[in-house]
Amino acid sequence: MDPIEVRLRLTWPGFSLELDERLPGRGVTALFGPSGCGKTTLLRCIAGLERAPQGRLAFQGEVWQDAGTWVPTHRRPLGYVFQEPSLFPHLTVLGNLRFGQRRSPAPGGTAAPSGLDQAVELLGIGPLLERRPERLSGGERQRVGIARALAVNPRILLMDEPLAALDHQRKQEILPYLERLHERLSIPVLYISHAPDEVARLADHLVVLEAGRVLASGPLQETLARLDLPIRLGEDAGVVLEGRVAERDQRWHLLRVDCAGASLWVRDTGVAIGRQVRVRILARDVSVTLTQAHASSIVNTLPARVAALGEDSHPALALVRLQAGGTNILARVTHRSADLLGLAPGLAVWIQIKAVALL
Ligand SMILES: Nc1ncnc2c1ncn2[C@@H]1O[C@H](COP(=O)(O)OP(=O)(O)OP(=O)(O)O)[C@@H](O)[C@H]1O
Repeated sequence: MDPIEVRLRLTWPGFSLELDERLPGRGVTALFGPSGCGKTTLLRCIAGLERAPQGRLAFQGEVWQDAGTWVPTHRRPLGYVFQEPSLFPHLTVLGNLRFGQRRSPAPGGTAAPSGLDQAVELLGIGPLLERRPERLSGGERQRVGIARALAVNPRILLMDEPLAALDHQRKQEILPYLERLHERLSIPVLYISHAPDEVARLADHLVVLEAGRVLASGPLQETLARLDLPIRLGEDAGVVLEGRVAERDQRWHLLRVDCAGASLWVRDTGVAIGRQVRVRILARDVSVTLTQAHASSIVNTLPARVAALGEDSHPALALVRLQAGGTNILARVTHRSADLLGLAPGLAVWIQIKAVALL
């Protein structure tokens, strides 16, 4: 799938955005970074809601903006999901979905009903269609907001912190629907999030922004394993691995997940054997030993090799990138321990992983 070309230059008092990126034409790309770094501005420029005076935007070969071209928002085949869905209170859910379709007919024709049906099915809102927005929970309203964006058959979905306005419980309710979109939608999704756990769960590609510039951009797993980013991620620094559920230990309520080069035991959450899953390992939960510790409460120990060492957010701390088979794992250790163990690239070690989260 052709990538999305984004070259933008925009200056406001106290802020400038300058980037030149090719974003993947499929999967979920997370736009991540601190408040005010320009995530929403970038998404609004892509949507045509903001116009960077200098720029070029091309979506899968179609130019939306360059020196002589400006395609207005309603002609760009996109769906936009805001933090708050702002539904019309006097219309039912179905009325809101149809209104969205009338406002933004699919380019080249009228709105396709199939988009609406598929959106209703994907977001599980069939039973809500006759309800008025005031009788929906926050999570249901946002599911309707996402369905409304999908009902126009967009070729790209832009989501600006769709879970930010929801409490923890509602977020947990809606995340499985977002995962379903991830599995079933063939269109690319640009997804702004502040929450590293959401990014770990949903993203395929990660763009880290800082002060209007791209600090890092690449496949999720590789990018999270870089040693220069964890400083920004703080306590959330860590890696995400893809694997398959290979074994269920009924006695101890554990599941074995086989990732490239590493088998890990995680708490049994009832996931079926054979399922493709993601697991997340935080750097602070990983420790390093020179020999395998047999008398330890830690279930997951792996042989590995030190790949690189880097600085962390505090002068007492170091980050170590380790390779276990083909898999990168990050560990946060003190400089004192690194020195005591003689950690250096190439050294064979054992890693102990205190906690592995099944996402
Ligand atoms: N229309 C505007 N005119 C001038 N400055 C603006 C305008 N819109 C946003 N800004 C400024 O541009 C910067 C980037 O804002 P933006 O909303 O893109 O950041 P963000 O990364 O999405 O932040 P958050 O995570 O808090 O939503 C901020 O400093 C903001 O105050």
